[in-house]
Amino acid sequence: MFESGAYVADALGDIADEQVQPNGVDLTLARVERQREPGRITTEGKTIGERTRVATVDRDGRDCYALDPGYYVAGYAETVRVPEGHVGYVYPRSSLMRNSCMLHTAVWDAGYEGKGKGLLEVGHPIEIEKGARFAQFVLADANHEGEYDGSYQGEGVE
Ligand SMILES: O=c1ccn([C@H]2C[C@H](O)[C@@H](COP(=O)(O)OP(=O)(O)OP(=O)(O)O)O2)c(=O)[nH]1
Repeated sequence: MFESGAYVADALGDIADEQVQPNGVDLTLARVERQREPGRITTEGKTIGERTRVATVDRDGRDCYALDPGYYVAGYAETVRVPEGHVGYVYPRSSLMRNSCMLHTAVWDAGYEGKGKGLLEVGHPIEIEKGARFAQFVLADANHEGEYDGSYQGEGVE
């Protein structure tokens, strides 16, 4: 069963009313990066290739990312917490998808806490304001053994 948006907002904390949706919480765009060197995944570990931050441009006084088609690593502004007994998923905001763009995501493990990342695929040029809602986080009940304790635990959290 998926939890309600109000439950997800409580789990995350510090969420504005406009971000709370019936079934989840909208996440906002903090930063956009482009990968500039290869990464590596082996049987023993992984390295993530270096990335360069994409600069924002001013559009009528708004700080926007003006993105050409391609793949970008997007950082969420919110600190996500996945409570015990749950698993998290992120979906694109449908307006992103309706603008020929997509957000590709992985599994958010029970016990994870941090400012995570998503792969933003831009199929047609788009402008997204820094801080705009572009994704939705949902929580589902889940059995699990242990909790997340990997290399991304606590990422981006001061
Ligand atoms: O789209 C996603 C999905 C997950 N995460 C976060 C939450 C998740 O708990 C953590 C680690 O994900 P995963 O276990 O898939 O990473 P890994 O590549 O297996 O790394 P590790 O070996 O450190 O677990 O990254 C994201 O930032 N973005």
